[in-house]
Amino acid sequence: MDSDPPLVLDIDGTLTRPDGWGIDPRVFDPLRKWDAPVVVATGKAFPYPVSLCHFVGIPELVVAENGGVVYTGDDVFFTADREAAQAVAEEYRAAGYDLGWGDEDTVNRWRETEIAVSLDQPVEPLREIAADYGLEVIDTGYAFHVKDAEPNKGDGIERIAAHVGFDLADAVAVGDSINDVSTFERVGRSFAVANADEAATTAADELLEDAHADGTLAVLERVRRGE
Ligand SMILES: O=C(O)COP(=O)(O)O
Ligand SMILES: [Mg+2]
Repeated sequence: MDSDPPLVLDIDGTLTRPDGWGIDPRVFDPLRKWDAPVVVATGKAFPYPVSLCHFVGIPELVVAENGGVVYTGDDVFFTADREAAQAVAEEYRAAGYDLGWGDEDTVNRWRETEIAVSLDQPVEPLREIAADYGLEVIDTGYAFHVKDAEPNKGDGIERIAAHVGFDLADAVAVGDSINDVSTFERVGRSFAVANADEAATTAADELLEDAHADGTLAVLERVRRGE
C-alpha cells in the first residue's frame, strides 16, 4: 500500500462534533496513527492548535491566526503584528461595542497578529473601522477576524512543507470556510465539508456529503484506501 498523504486540517467546522462545537473525539486515533505529516491550519490563536497536537500526540506543525503565526516544528514565524488590529479593537470599544468574549478574553489573550470578535457583535462598524486601518474582516462561521489581508494559511503550510520536506501537491486538505481557500489553492487535493461556506465550497476540489468530523473522517478513510 502507498503511504498516507500529508494532511492539512482546519479545526472549527472541520474536526468538530456534529453540532459544530468541540473536537469530535473520533478524530484522535486516526490522526495519531496517520503515517505522514499532519498540519493543523486554523484561525485560532497559537496555543490552541499546539495544544491539540500535544493532546492528540502528534508533532506540532501549526498555522495559527489564519497564517499570522507559523510553527514548523523548529521555528516560529510571525507574518503580521497585532498593533493595527488592536487599534481597531480599541476604536470599536470606544464606539460602545464589545469584542464579546468577556473580561478575561481567552480568545484574544494569546493572539499575536490579529483580533477576533464574537459573531454576536455588530460587524458593520467593525468593517468600517478596520477599513480605516487597511485591515480586512473575515467571517469564518466561528468568529470575525480583524486581520491584515496578506497572511494566509496557504503561505503558512508552504513554509511548513518546505521545512518538513514534503510536497504540497501530495497533500490532502479538509476545511469549511473562507480562511481555508488559500490552503485549498496549494494542496493536491481539497475537500470542503458539507457545512462549508460558499467560498470554501467553490474553492474545494470536492464537496463532501457529510458535515464536520463525519466529513473529515470519510476523507481519511477514502484516501487511506487509495481512493
Ligand atoms: O478561529 C476561527 O474563527 C475558525 O477557526 P478554524 O480556522 O480552525 O476553523
Ligand atoms: Mg474552520
